[in-house]
Amino acid sequence: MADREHAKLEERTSKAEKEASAIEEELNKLAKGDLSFVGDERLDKLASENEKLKHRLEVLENAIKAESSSKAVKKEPRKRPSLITDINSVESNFCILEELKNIFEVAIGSAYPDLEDPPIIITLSGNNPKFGDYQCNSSMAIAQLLKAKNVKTNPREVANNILNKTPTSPLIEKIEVAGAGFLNIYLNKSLVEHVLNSIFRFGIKPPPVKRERVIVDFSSPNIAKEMHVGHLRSTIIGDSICRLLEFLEHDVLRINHLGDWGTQFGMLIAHLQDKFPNYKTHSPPISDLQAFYKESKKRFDEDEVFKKRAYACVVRLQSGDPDYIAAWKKICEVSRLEFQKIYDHLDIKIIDRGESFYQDRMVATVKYLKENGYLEEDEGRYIMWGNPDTHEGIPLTIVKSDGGYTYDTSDMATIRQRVEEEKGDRFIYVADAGQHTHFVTIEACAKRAGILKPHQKVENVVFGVVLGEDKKKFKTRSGDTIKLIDLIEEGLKRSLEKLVEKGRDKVLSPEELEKAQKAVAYGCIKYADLSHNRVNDYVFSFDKMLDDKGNTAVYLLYALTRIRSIARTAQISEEALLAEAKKTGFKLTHEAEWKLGKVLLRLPEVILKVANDLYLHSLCEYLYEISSAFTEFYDKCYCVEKDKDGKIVKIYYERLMLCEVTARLMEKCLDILGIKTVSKM
Ligand SMILES: NC(=[NH2+])NCCC[C@H](N)C(=O)O
Repeated sequence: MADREHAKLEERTSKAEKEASAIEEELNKLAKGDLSFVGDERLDKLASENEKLKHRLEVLENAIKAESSSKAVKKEPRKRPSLITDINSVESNFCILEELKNIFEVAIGSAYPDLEDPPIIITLSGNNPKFGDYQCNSSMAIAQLLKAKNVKTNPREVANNILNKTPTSPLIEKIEVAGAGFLNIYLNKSLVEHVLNSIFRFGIKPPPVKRERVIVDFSSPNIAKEMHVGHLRSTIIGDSICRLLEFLEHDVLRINHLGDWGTQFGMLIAHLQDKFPNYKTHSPPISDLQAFYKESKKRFDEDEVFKKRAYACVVRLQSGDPDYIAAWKKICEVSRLEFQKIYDHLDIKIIDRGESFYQDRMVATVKYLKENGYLEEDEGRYIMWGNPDTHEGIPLTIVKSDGGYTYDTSDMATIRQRVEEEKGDRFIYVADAGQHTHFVTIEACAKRAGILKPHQKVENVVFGVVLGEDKKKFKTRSGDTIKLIDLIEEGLKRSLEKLVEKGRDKVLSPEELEKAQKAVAYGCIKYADLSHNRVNDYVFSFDKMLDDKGNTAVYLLYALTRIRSIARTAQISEEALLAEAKKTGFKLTHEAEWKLGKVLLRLPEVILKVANDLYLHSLCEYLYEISSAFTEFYDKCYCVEKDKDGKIVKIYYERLMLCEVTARLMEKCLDILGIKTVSKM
C-alpha cells in the first residue's frame, strides 16, 4: 500500500479510536446512573441516548476493526440482510428489533449508498402511542455526516429520503416522519398475532445466534477464608449470566476459580501438622476453618520459627510433595463442603477449578513470557507491563522476589488455558469492581503476549458492594461480618413469616408451603441483586425484598400464580386451548390486548441485549413490564364471564391464550434469573 494511504488510514483509525473511547467514557457514565425504575420520561430519553451512543460506538469499533484489517484489499460491499416477506415464515423466536435494523439498513443503504457504515438507530417509542411502536432515529446523525461532507440537507429531508427507500415489510403497518426527523414505526397487528400464536403452539425458542464457547468465571471464594456477600453477588449474577447464555444455546463452561493456592496454605498446613499430626488417617476436626485460619495467622505473625516453616511448607506444597498435598486436600475439602451448602440452597451448578489447577501452567507461562522478552526485572521480581512504552497503569507481578507466583501469575496462566485448551470465544469474569484494574491489566498483558487475539477481550462483569440498611458496609448487629449461611437461613425464616402473615399456611399444604417458602426466600435474595444496575452498590434489606408491591420477586411470583389460576378457574385445559388456537389463532381486539401482545414479543430483543452487555436488570425491568401490561389487560378485559351465581357464561379463549403466553414468558425470564416458580402460594 502506498505510504500516504497508509498514513491516512492510520490517522482515521486513531481518530475513530479516540471517538470510540470518548463515547465509551460517556457510556460508562450513563451506565452508572441507576435506570432501574421504569416510566420516567427523562430516563426513557437517557436510555434512548444510551442506545444511540452504544450503536455509534459499535459502528466506530467496527470501522476500526475493518480499517485495521483492510490492508490493500478493497473492501467487499456488505451483504444486504435478507428480509422477511411472508408472515407465515416467521417463527416464535422472531426478533422485531433485529428485523427493523435490517429493514433500515437496506433503506439507508439505498438512500445513501456513499455513506460508509451509516448509523442504524432503532429504539422503542416509549409510552405515547402517537409516536408509534418503535422509531428510527438515524436521520439526525446522517444529516450530520452529510454536512461534514458539505452536502446541504436537514434531518427531515433525510427522514423522507429514507422513508422513500424503505422496503415494504409484513412487520410494518405504517411509518410516519415526525418532529425533527424521527421515523415513527407502527407494527402490523397480524404479525404480532401470528408470533404469539407460534409461541403458544410451539413454545418459546431462543433467537438464533452464532454458537460460542463461553467461559464464565464466577463465585470463586477463597479456601479457609470466608465466603462473603461479594461472593454471593458474584454467584447470583454469574449463574444468571450462564443461564441466559445457555438459553441461547451457547457452549457455557461454569468455572469456580477457587482461591486454593496461596501463601496462606503454608501456614495452614504447618498449623495442621502441629495440631492434628494424624490428619492423613483421621479427618481433622476443623469444621470451623475460620477459627483455624485465625489461629494459624496469629502464629504466623508472631512466631518467626513458625513463619519460616510456613514458607517452607508452601514450597513443598507447590512442588507436589504427597504429604503436603494430602494436608492441603483436607483443608480444601472442609471449605468446599461449606461452599456447597450455599450452592445447594441457591441451586448453583459450577465446576471447581481453583488456582492450584494452573500450577504447571504457571511454570510454563512464566517460561513463555520470560523467553519472549515480556518480563522486566524490578528489585528482584519480574513484572510485566500492559504497555512497555508508556508504563501506563500498574504492572503485573509475575514472579515475586522469593521466586513465588501471585494472583497475577495465576490469571495469566488461566487466560492462556482458556484460550488455548478450552478454545474459548468469550471470557467472562464476574468479580467485584475492586478487581477491575487487575482484569484490565490481565487483558492488556495477554494481548501483548499474543495470548488473546486482537478481537478477544476479558469481560469483567463488575458489581458494587453490598450495604446494610444503614448504608454502611453490611455487618451483623454486633459488627461481625455476615455468614452467608446465616443470611440464607434468615431469608427462609422471614419468607415463612411473610407467608404466614398472609394466612397462606391455612390454604397451602405443608409441602406447598415449604416450596413457596423456598421460592420466595431464594427468589427474593436473587431478584433484589439482579434487578439493580449491578455497577451500583446495593442495600440489602429483607423488608424491601419481601414487599409484595413493587418490582420484587414476591410481587412477580404472586402475579404469576394469579395468572395461572385464571385458566384453572375457567377449567379450560391446555389441550382445549391449543385446539382453539389451531382453529382461530390469536386475535388482539381490545387496546389493552394489543399493548400486552407487543410487550410479549420483546423477549428476543431483551435477551440479545443482555447477552451482549450482561446487565441483567434489563431483563428484570422487562419482566416487571410484562406483569404491568398484564395487570392493565386483566383490569380491562374479562377472560371469563360469570353470572350472579358464579356460573361461567362466557369464555374468551384468545384472552386465556394471552394469559398462557404471558405466564410462560414470565416463567422463562424467572428461570433465566435462577428463580423457581410455584403453582400455588
Ligand atoms: N480468575 C479470577 N481471578 N477470578 C476471580 C477470583 C476471585 C477471588 N478468589 C476473590 O475472592 O476475590
